[in-house]
Amino acid sequence: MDRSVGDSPKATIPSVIEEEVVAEGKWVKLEKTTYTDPSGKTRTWETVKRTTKKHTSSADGVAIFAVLNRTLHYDCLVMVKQFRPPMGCYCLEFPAGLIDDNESAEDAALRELLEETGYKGEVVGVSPAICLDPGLTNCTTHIVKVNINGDDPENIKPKQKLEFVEVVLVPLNELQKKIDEMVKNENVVVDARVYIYAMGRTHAKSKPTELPVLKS
Ligand SMILES: Nc1nc(=O)[nH]c2c1ncn2[C@H]1C[C@H](O)[C@@H](COP(=O)(O)OP(=O)(O)O)O1
Repeated sequence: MDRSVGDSPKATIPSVIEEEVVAEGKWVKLEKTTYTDPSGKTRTWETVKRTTKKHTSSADGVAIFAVLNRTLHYDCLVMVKQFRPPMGCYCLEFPAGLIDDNESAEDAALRELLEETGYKGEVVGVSPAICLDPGLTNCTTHIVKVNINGDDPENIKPKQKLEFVEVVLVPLNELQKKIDEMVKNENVVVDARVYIYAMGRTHAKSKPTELPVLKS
């Protein structure tokens, strides 16, 4: 490794120098990214980008964390199951979609939720833009938290607009158990955001106040 005076490692701020489009389709493109690493060395990376991202948009898309509240029912997480060509199988995901031109994350979330599930909701929170697979792509999303009043007449018999998307409602209090059953019995692959949320709930329930102890 390069050493500067005093034998401390040379620190440089890594940065992108050049982005060259190698191949471009309608929806995605492959770029060769030339960058300097933290030691100052110039390297390249193969990067996937969506072609649909607008410069005015804060992220490529939204994923909707929607909770259905109904009288005399456990609160349910609203998910969707659909065949995903890149995976070659069915995937269990949060409802999601790309943000349209001049659309806010909130509006995109309510539109996509209605299209994919038929539910009308109310936005109660929006995450910052978060990355999805940063070793592969610059693709980002906002997680938009939406509450659905399931007692509202317009949400009693929701009519989705996409015929190949199955709506899956799972009570929050048994989320990880039900997801694990679906993985085992239905050959479905679960979106990482959904699974880590389920794991987090399980952990919070089982060890909410556990103190750190020395492991032998
Ligand atoms: N990578 C993609 N390849 C395609 O061939 N088509 C794609 C890609 N990404 C999006 N789309 C198409 C599919 C839909 O017709 C539209 C909108 O997608 P959206 O509903 O916003 O997002 P998903 O639900 O996550 O597919 O774009």
